[in-house]
Amino acid sequence: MMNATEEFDPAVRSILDAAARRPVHERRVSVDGASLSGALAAADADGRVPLIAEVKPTSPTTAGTRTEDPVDLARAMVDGGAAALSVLTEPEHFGGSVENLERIRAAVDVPVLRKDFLLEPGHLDAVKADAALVIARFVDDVGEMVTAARERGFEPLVEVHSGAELETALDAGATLVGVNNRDLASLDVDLSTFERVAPGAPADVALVAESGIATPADARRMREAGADGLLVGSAIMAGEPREATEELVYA
Ligand SMILES: O=C(O)c1ccccc1NCC(=O)[C@H](O)[C@H](O)COP(=O)(O)O
Repeated sequence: MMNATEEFDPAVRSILDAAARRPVHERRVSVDGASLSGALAAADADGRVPLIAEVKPTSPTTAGTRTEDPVDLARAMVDGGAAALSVLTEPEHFGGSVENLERIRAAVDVPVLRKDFLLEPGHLDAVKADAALVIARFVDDVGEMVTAARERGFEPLVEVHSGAELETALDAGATLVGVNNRDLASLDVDLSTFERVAPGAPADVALVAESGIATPADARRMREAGADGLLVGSAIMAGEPREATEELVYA
């Protein structure tokens, strides 16, 4: 799906260049991953907004870096009612690491999504997680990545930004799809992206609204548009993670 001629924001170009330099691991990981989609459905069933809270120490669109122990941040998010966690493992632009993910996954009892820019199957083998992000825009063969993730025991969350990418994700057999409100070419955020793309998904596909969700009103808006789950980073990392998570979980 990657279009070599597409113009990207310089930060995204730099992220992709760094991702292409990552080692491809020789040894395949194997994990008995917990179900991310199951955790979202369980939270919904017990009256919580199904929230994937993201441990994102910094990002190209964030001023400053959170320097606390990421395990403390993660525990606060779970205490605030998060159904699952997303943990950045990208080191150069997001302050993440595979060690952060390993430590967080060992410390919490909710599924953990590995959030990174994984371009080929061998990139999946850096660390065990419950779920792995596959960004349709950035990989050459979405179907290959979906299969490779499942072979290792990860539930793939396939991220799209347009109706065409949603079609690609569905053709690849994705059953958990994230619609990113952030355009990764320009970094512009627009919540109407989810509202535009979501109606193209069949009812048996779980949809996650990603990025730009900052207030309880935003959370309700995405849920009304059909989101089975919300993925929130900046709004939680900007303040007290427990309180910020609670505010969205009980929106
Ligand atoms: O978050 C960024 O600044 C960013 C910059 C360049 C590429 C990707 C980026 N974010 C990836 C994400 O999808 C978000 O971390 C995630 O959806 C949470 O978004 P938000 O709640 O807006 O932090």
